[in-house]
Amino acid sequence: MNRRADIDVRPVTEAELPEWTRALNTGFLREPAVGEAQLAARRAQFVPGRSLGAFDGGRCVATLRSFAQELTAVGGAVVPADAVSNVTVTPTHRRRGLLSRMMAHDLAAARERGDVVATLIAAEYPIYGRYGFGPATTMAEWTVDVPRAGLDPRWAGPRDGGRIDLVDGEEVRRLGPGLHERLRRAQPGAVSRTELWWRSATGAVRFEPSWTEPFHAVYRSADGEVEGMVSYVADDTWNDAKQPLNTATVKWLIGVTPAAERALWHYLCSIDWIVRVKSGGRAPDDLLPHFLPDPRAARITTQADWLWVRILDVVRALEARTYGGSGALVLEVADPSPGAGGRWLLEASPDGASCTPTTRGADLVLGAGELASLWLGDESAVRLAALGRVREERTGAARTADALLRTPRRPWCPDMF
Ligand SMILES: CC(=O)SCCNC(=O)CCNC(=O)[C@H](O)C(C)(C)COP(=O)(O)OP(=O)(O)OC[C@H]1O[C@@H](n2cnc3c(N)ncnc32)[C@H](O)[C@@H]1OP(=O)(O)O
Repeated sequence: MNRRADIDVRPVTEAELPEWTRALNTGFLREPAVGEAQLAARRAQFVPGRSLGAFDGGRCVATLRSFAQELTAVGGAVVPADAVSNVTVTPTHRRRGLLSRMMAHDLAAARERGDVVATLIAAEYPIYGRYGFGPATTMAEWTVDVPRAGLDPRWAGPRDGGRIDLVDGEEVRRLGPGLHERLRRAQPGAVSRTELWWRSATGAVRFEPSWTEPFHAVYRSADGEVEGMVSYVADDTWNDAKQPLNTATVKWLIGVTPAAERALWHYLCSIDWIVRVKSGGRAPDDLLPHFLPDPRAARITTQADWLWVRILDVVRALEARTYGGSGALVLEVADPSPGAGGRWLLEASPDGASCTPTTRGADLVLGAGELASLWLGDESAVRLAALGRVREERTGAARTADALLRTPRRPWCPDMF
């Protein structure tokens, strides 16, 4: 076995991208060979210093890439985030501390830059808690049994004066970014999308060798405003009696008004041959089931933690968000590495908040991961106290925390990155 000192962990150069991408494919159990289109996509994405590799001799055996992102806090302010992605360690080099070394490198650079949080979507739950990340949003995917939904089979388009049009990828790239800006500014847990995201979603760049062009539909309100968009694919399944049993699978759906969401879900459920609609990842309190006369026709078929957050700057993170009530709370945060650790006085009201280091006695004792889970409002301090993951030093402090931190609607991160 190679000793730790033999393996070099460092940022890769653009010239090393073919070798780095081969290692990435290997770690994700994809065909290792790197095609021209995939390499071009990786080149378009490359930012010097932000793609790390571990090298055993000339061979890349681990990868991690991070990029600049904005994350929407409760209340709509955005904070700069270090988005961590493309984490792999080749099976021959696992459990020798390579991920820990890459993560330490990346998080130190993020703190240095002044990022407020780091974010990621975890492949597996047990990996990232040790680095101070906590699950901060949940995703739910519904499967709609269309014939059971109770929708009017004669539906011929929105009945609110709006309209739905199919558009091509170029139109998505033209209309999508502005629409998404509206969504993410209003949606705690949402993250910014790069121009490359839109090119990839429409096939103009190809990160994967296989790509199927989706259908794209746009909803415009009665006054012509673009308020929603959906991208979906359909399969081709028929039964022995030659009846269509097709499934429409949503890749992403944005609605900035309930009317837009309603119209797009009804549209998907109205497509001839489609008997099943898979919603893609939605917020766990999404309105979808209640757009159907029979909400039980929409069943949650996948539910899991989604966006993980690591707080790098407690003061800026807690001061960036808004609070539902007024109160003060002393949080004692234990952090395995530099970032969120310390004792912090949060004084919050609906008009604003301040967070300062303090020597006052703690109300709640918690880890960095628990703070991250509470910060976006999805988790409850009362629940974490029941699990023994938050300790109350003052009776009732967990309830106070929930009254301040929790939100009427749950946070949601629409994106995979
Ligand atoms: C944001 C994203 O990109 S998510 C994608 C993550 N990548 C994958 O899932 C691809 C397949 N898996 C892998 O490539 C690797 O197993 C990785 C990246 C998950 C872990 O890499 P390694 O180099 O083996 O991790 P490393 O040796 O640094 O482990 C550090 C600690 O985490 C633990 N750990 C690492 N991976 C896992 C896991 N999947 N499940 C449970 N514990 C884990 C290790 O046991 C070790 O624990 P210890 O400190 O108590 O000894």
